Amino acid sequence: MAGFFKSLIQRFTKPDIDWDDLEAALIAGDLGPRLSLQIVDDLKDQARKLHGADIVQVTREHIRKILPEAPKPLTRLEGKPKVVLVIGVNGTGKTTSTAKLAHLLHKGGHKVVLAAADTFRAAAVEQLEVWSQRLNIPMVKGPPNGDPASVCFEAYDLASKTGADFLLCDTAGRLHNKHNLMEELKKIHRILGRKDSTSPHEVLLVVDATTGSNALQQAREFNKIIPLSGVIVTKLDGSGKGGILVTIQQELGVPTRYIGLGEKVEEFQAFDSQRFVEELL
Ligand SMILES: Nc1nc2c(ncn2[C@@H]2O[C@H](COP(=O)(O)OP(=O)(O)OP(=O)(O)O)[C@@H](O)[C@H]2O)c(=O)[nH]1
Repeated sequence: MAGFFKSLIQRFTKPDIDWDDLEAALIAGDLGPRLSLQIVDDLKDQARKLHGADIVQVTREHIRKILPEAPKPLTRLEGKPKVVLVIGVNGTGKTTSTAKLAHLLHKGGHKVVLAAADTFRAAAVEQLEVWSQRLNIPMVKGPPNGDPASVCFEAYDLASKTGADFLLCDTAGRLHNKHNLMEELKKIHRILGRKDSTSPHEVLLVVDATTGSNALQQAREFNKIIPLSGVIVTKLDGSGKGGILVTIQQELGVPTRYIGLGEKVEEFQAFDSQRFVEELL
């Protein structure tokens, strides 16, 4: 992802900057039209002759102002499991991210239970099961095409009975414009609320950084159905430029909580905005 911005800076080191070109380049970096225009306006306002380093500095300051300073990793609750619902459109990396998050929490000394509530895709259940066995983390699953809400319901009981710190619920991929699937998601949400009225405590939307502005649209639509408490941005190791997480924060106020940097279970980390800005620029 850093490569994109590096080449951007190299292109704008000459004194006669083409502002439209710069704005287009920032948008291409998934920073969104609003933020890109703000950055360009800010640069134009500055009387001094700009060169590449200034552009980096101004862009960095803008991004810093938007992103929260402190990382917001998941923390446990006292006396009950913290319920985390993992949602998103198809193929963004929900199952992989759920397994990675389970691994990270487990490594941090927490007790985790997994709910394989993607009953639609048998491979997703198998995939999560492999991780659950490998990581030695209990998992609850249902029959193929069974009711995902009842899988979460049962998994909650197991998590509660065994004194787990976290219950992570992987859900099926769904397009935000498919009414029935979104209703199903609301049902999962509602059912979890019956076990503990404050549950789910976290709703994390998984977005694929390589899909650019589609990810913003997904966040917007899912957030209307169920308020999101955070985003997991995957595939930042690929062609994803990372700017999208800044745009989601700016447009919707939803922070990025974790980032995926590869297919391996360790290639996942709590989002740290300071580090992100340094690496991005
Ligand atoms: N390079 C890279 N690949 C990733 C990352 N996260 C997930 N993937 C890959 O993306 C593909 C889809 O991941 P899944 O976890 O199956 O996606 P999903 O959202 O659960 O899929 P559905 O259940 O079909 O919606 C897999 O090949 C993963 O290995 C990442 O951070 N980087």
